Amino acid sequence: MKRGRNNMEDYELSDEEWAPAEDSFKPSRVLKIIPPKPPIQSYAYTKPPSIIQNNTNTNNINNMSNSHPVQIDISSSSENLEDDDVEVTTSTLSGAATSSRARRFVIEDDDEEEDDGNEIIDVKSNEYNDEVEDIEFQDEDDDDDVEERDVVRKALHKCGKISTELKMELYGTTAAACHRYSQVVEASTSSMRIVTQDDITEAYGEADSNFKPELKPYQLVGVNFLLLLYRKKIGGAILADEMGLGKTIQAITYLILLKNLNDDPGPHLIVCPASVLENWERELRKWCPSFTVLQYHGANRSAYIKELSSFGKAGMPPPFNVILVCYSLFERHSAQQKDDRKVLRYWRWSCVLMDEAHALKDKSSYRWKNLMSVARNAKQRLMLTGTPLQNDLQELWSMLEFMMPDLFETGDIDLKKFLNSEDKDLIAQMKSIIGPFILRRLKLDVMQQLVPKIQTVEYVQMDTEQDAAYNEAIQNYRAASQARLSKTSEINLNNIAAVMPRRQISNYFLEFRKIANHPLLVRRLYTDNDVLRYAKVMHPRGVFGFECTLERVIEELKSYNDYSIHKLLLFHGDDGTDDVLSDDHVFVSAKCRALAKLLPMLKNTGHRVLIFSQWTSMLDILEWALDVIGVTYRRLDGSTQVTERQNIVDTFNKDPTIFACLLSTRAGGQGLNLTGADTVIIHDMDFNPQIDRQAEDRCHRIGQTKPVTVYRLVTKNTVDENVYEIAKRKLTLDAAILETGEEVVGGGDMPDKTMAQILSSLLLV
Ligand SMILES: Nc1ncnc2c1ncn2[C@@H]1O[C@H](COP(=O)(O)OP(=O)(O)OP(=O)(O)O)[C@@H](O)[C@H]1O
Repeated sequence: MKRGRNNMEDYELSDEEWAPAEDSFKPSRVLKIIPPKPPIQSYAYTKPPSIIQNNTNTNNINNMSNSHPVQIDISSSSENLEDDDVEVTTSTLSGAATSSRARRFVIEDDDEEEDDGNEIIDVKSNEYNDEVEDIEFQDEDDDDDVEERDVVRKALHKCGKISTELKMELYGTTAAACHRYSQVVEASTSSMRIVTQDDITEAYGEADSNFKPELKPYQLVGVNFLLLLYRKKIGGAILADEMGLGKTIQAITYLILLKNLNDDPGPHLIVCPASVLENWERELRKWCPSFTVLQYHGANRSAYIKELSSFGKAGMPPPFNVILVCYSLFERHSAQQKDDRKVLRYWRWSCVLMDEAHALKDKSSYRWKNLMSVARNAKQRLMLTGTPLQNDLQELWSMLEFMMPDLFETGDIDLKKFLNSEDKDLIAQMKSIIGPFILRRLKLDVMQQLVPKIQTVEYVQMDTEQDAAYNEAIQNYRAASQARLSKTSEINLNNIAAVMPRRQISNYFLEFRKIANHPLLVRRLYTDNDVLRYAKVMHPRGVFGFECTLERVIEELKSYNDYSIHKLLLFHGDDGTDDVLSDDHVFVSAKCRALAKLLPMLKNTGHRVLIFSQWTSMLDILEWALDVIGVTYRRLDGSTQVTERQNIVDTFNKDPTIFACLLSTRAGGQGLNLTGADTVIIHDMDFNPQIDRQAEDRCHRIGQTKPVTVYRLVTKNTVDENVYEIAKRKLTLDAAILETGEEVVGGGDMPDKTMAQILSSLLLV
């Protein structure tokens, strides 16, 4: 073992948690328009007053030598609108995205009786074939381009016509009235009022409930919006209110009203992330006890599948009003999941409701296609999301296509070519067109009484050891790049992507990110010789199973990081392998040292904290840090049993003696109500700022009584700073298309630092 301070392997991550970040930490394999503003917009166009306040309060980390709190101004539009999504960039640079031709295969389900039950899998050609095809079809490509652009243009045109008609229907012809409506927060002032609070109370009364829910005025507007689209036979809608404004309650009330006013008791299909399944069931039972609700997940599935199949085969209506399922049911191709989906295709759904619907941002995903095969015939596809625009216009289009496939269907064409996030005309046009189908309200527009949210960035400085680890990694990368550059005539330090494969670029980038977060996330302290020694001890003891060869064990251990090996030694290392690390190793990271100062201070001043990380391996280290710091906590990530998640949420909210909750950003960042906390720490930021926004709003929502402070930890002089810059730029795009409605200024200020470009810049230093 290398000299240094003595001291994870990632536990198996759930697919749900890691699907969007497959390039990230690997789990162990063995261990387991702004030309004239559109007259009507159904979402708020007002620029939100800044919710950011100066962080001059005493809550800042005292005596933190290198901390320079900086305010993030989310509403700021001084940055450009470039889309820097890593995937986009790398594929563009490699040329793979433009040249790849997806081949479509239709794989039939086992169900011989049903044609519409086919599931679609896209198999991308490999890189070599792509190149060949590109050369062969180059001429055609030009024609293809024109034809494909036409498909997009026609879709927008078709939608524009319906949109105009709908605007007339919805808001009348006078622009003045329309303009007022765009800011309507009270249903009583709206020309499109269908129901009032009294109607709702009556509906709930008929539902024989003792519970008499009172909707907030803007929620009443939301319910009327949904009813109106239903009456106009519009097949889809997006309710995109900011997180925590009660989309769930609006959707449930809408379903009750469909039953009471339109004699439509369903069946409805509700699809949501695993973490909020229990919450949905609870809210449905509380708000509409007259509905029969079936949770179709986990062990419950096998108990219900036979009965449901027999209902379906007999052509009978289903024995429920609402069935609740998880997105994961549409993600895999196991026999069980195919059977599950087959059952869901027996009935024509009235409403297919998708919570956290940004999950459908990728139309080439199994999830999108398989869910579409179930939802296509529904009367309505209703999408709930607090963050409708995640990365780019293409993703927004994927959602629009899901919502109204007949209008937005574009087949297999590569939308990336035509949906340029910097095309302001296009953004304006899309905004105008989609206006009547999306209702979005911001917290500050509708809930002046909501507590403030204070944003703080804490820049932390690496110490010698972490700095050495980071520089070592940079030097290795530079040496590898120089070796590649020397073999090619392409000497362009500004474009490392020309000489380095995409995968390798992302591996290097990931390694830098890991070290910037915690050096124990790479293997550096434990040498190859150590690994060999441990393998020889562990192999005969069957630690990895008795069928595993010594070579395989060595290979496996070599892929472990320092923390994983430390942990393995803790469990199994009593035979001369007592090289476990000491507690002070946990504070080798600048972020953990910052937490050691921040957390006790927060605790002593009566605050409670949510700590988010993207990686379960980092959460493991954070658990260690919290144990050493001596604070109580709970943890929720993708590996937490679905049935256990709501318990953790309830316990944390009810028990003030639990100081912190550690959450993985993917599994714990969406849908949960964690108003027991008033402080959020984003340990490591996501490239996609919406993911972090979702996380922040777990406690900044209805029910929160204290001001909420959000800390973002950024390690100075590392790629962490680049990730933060990229995230800020993406927020600007979101503001441009969905919220402020203002033109984005200063478009060229920020250099286009993509992942490859960031790495290129590291060569130039
Ligand atoms: N009219 C209301 N009366 C009482 N409680 C309400 C009302 N509307 C919402 N709530 C409560 O506010 C909290 C937030 O609501 P909900 O979870 O539906 O928000 P959301 O918009 O779906 O958030 P997210 O986008 O984060 O999922 C919940 O606890 C909910 O019960």
